[in-house]
Amino acid sequence: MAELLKPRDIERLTHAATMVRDQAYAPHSHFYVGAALLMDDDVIIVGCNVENASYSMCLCAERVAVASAIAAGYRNWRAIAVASVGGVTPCGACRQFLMEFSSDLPVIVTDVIDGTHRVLRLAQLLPDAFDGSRLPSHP
Ligand SMILES: O=c1ccn([C@H]2C[C@H](O)[C@@H](CO)O2)c(=O)[nH]1
Ligand SMILES: [Zn+2]
Repeated sequence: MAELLKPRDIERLTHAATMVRDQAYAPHSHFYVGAALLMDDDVIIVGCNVENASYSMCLCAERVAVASAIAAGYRNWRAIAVASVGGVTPCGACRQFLMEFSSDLPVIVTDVIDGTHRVLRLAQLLPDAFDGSRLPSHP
């Protein structure tokens, strides 16, 4: 993931994450999150959190975006943006889910209140990660 993210990429991605946040289904927590993935071909795929009365079934925005990207035929993306009040970083489960596809993805977290963002790295958020290379069947 040596490729540099251009300011324009960051702007497009944070905008998409902020827009899709409006679609979040979060009647239980009232914590609305949007996520957006930037593909190698510059297409953006989005996701929002989807909650359930059975709380443990709640889906985070990041994992919805990844599942949507996979369903659209993508395997590689250049960055993810996550938009929320306070600019939270992805939860542990989402860090692991993202690690399946890219070990050092740029993670842009944006605070929808003041519009500021931070650019982090997945390897920084999930150091010493477990991945498929540890499995005996790995090529
Ligand atoms: O990075 C995060 C953190 C939380 N949530 C969602 C899960 C749940 O619906 C709500 C409260 O945890 O926010 C996300 O989608 N992404
Ligand atoms: Zn999560």
